[in-house]
Amino acid sequence: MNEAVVAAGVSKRYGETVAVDDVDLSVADGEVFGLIGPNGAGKTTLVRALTGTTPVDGEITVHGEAPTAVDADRIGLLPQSFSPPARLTARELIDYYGGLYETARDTDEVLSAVGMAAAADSWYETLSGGQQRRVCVGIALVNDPDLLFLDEPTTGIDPAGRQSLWSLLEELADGGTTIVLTSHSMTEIQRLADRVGLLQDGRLVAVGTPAELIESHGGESQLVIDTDQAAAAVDALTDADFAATAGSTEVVVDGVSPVEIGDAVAVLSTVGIEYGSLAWSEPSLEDVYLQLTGETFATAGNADSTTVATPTDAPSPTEAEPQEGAQ
Ligand SMILES: Nc1ncnc2c1ncn2[C@@H]1O[C@H](COP(=O)(O)OP(=O)(O)OP(=O)(O)O)[C@@H](O)[C@H]1O
Repeated sequence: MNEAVVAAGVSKRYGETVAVDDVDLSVADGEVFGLIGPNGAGKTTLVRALTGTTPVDGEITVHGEAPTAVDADRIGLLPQSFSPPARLTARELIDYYGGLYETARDTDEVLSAVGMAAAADSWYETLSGGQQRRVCVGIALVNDPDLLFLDEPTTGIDPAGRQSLWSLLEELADGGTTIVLTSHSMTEIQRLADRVGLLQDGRLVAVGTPAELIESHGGESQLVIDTDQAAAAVDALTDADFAATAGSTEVVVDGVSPVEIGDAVAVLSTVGIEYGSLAWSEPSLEDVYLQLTGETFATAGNADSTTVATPTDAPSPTEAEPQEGAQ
């Protein structure tokens, strides 16, 4: 497969700050590549480097050429911050930016694709932040680029709007558009990206498919069982060869597959230990991110967890089944 983007030894300094540090990266034609990393990790700077909007050290080719030499018609770029003229309507803006290219998509089609058909005739400045972002996404798409760079495309867009934008990006990807996007939403990246690169302090510290990264760095699935008898529960589960550790009011059982959940709770029932809710979670990209960046947050590890059963007086624990798809 041809490479749409190749970066070799790319670095960018701002004075003493090393924003991007010796990054090697390639993105194949038709691939969706997600860039993740903490604030200040260098994502925007790398996107700017790849699009030729900031000079850098190292080598970058886009479709085999220097980024600055690539025909504008072939690249779409949604910068992280973009403020089009405020007293133009959404329709006028799409029309205007479309007119800057040799060929452009139909304005109404773009407005509808980004969910702005109904508010097409409102001034940009009167739109909500999320609606403004949708218009900006529309502007990035207007030249029907075969390589699309999106720097935090869904920031400020509501959940329904995000879902429809994800569907739109999936359609574009299915149609062969190469997409490089940055995001702080691991759900977004996990859903859209074929491969993910994690930047930290300017360095690309991990690259792989979401599944590969989760396999290597995501840790194990966990079953968390609420119980006031945590110590006794750990003893019983350990005797039954489960890897259990006690918290103050819960037991965490590592490495439990969905089909083993019933076995684990049956152990507790057998020895008469009462338990409350069960939550089973499988590792996600969020766990990879937290593991590799060393960051934490209050709900670490629970991002994709699913409560699977209620108190002891509810249906038999062995009937508890994990549910897929919780986000
Ligand atoms: N124009 C600039 N002048 C000076 N320093 C800059 C400039 N642009 C970025 N930096 C610095 O480079 C580093 C990387 O910034 P960058 O915006 O690329 O990070 P990011 O990963 O996109 O962050 P965020 O997630 O907050 O958008 C930061 O330390 C930032 O302060």
